[in-house]
Amino acid sequence: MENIGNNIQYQIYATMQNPDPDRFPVIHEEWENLARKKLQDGPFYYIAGGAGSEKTMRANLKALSKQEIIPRMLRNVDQRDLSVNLFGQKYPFPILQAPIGVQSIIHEEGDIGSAKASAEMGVPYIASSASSVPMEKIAEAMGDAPCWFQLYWSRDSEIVASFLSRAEKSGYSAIVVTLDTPMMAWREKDLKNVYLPFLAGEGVANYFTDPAFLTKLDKPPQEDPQAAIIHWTKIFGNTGLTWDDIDFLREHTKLPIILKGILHPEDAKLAVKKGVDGIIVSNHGGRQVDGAIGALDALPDVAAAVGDKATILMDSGIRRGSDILKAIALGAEAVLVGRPLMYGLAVAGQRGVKEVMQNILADLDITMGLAGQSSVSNLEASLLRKME
Ligand SMILES: Cc1cc2nc3c(=O)[nH]c(=O)nc-3n(C[C@H](O)[C@H](O)[C@H](O)COP(=O)(O)O)c2cc1C
Ligand SMILES: O=C(O)C(=O)c1ccccc1
Repeated sequence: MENIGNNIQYQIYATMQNPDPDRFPVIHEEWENLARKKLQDGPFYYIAGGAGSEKTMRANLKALSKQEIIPRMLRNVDQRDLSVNLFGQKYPFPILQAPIGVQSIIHEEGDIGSAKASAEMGVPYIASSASSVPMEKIAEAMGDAPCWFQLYWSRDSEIVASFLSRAEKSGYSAIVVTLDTPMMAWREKDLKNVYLPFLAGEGVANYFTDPAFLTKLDKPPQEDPQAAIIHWTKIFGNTGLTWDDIDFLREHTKLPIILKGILHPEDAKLAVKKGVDGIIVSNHGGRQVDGAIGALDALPDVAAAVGDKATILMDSGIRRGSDILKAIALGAEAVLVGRPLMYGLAVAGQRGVKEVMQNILADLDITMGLAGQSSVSNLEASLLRKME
């Protein structure tokens, strides 16, 4: 296999005599700046913002930058293997597209555009419960490419059961259950902008096409959208859940169950005790608890608590190849990428998402090689030193 890093790098430098003046950016911060120019305040800050003072968002970046790589030399890195095995399935790269709701506010191609970009790369796409088109449409657009479904656990358990059954029927191969968002956080920028996409009917497609949801309405959403949205606000989250409720999921799906939003090692132990298949160490990109631990800082203790009893994934703050290397060295099998791909979507739809994905993977490949590493499955914590 050709190494993706050298390929992409070569493709870029090959245009040296005649560079395209409209070419895409390479630098993460430039994608974000372009997205800022394209989007109104409301949508842009909905994506870019976090909870409260955004301390957690900064903690994510700080946790990553505190870890330093100590490269190894003379280890034959001609062939780099970036592939991973997750839940019995082999994937070419150690990244997944994080579940992101309301993508219609970002670009007209929305979820279908970003899903197809994932499909082109062989990167699993995690469709959000709050997608802008029904999950069946996303699965159809993905064809045979890998897709997982992210569940927001509704207060109405009939909707939960219905979502699980729809996901299974339409070909999703795993269920990601997000635990850190039983309600929307205190998000200062959204409150300042008075911007909440759902109230404008964005991100509710799965609900408005769900038989269990529709039976609770007096009139169909097309006839009385306002009433449907009000009902949605009542059933969306579930602050009453406890660990015992995990059994309900197991009874309603045969797919692997992955809990998203674990930070405390005691919760990781409870997850293992409940027999879940995987966990995602995540603080939701700093969008839920202000002043929470950086996700990478939470990873080593969670990994120690889980051992080999469940698959560990991680997200929150991944921007570049070296970030992925660090997360995997500290115990994750693979990482989810969120906002960088959404800035790609904002700027150029499907093509933008694919471009950002390719660049992050090229950077990872080259960083691996230069650090003396030829396989992501062999990355170890001894490759890192944590700054005081
Ligand atoms: C605009 C936006 C919408 C999101 N929607 C969801 C969602 O519907 N479900 C979910 O589990 N996580 C959601 N997340 C969180 C991401 O899945 C992921 O945890 C986070 O973006 C990772 O951090 P990063 O953006 O720093 O990569 C959302 C994040 C953003 C930025
Ligand atoms: O905005 C988010 O972070 C998020 O997780 C979400 C929650 C509900 C619907 C859409 C997105």
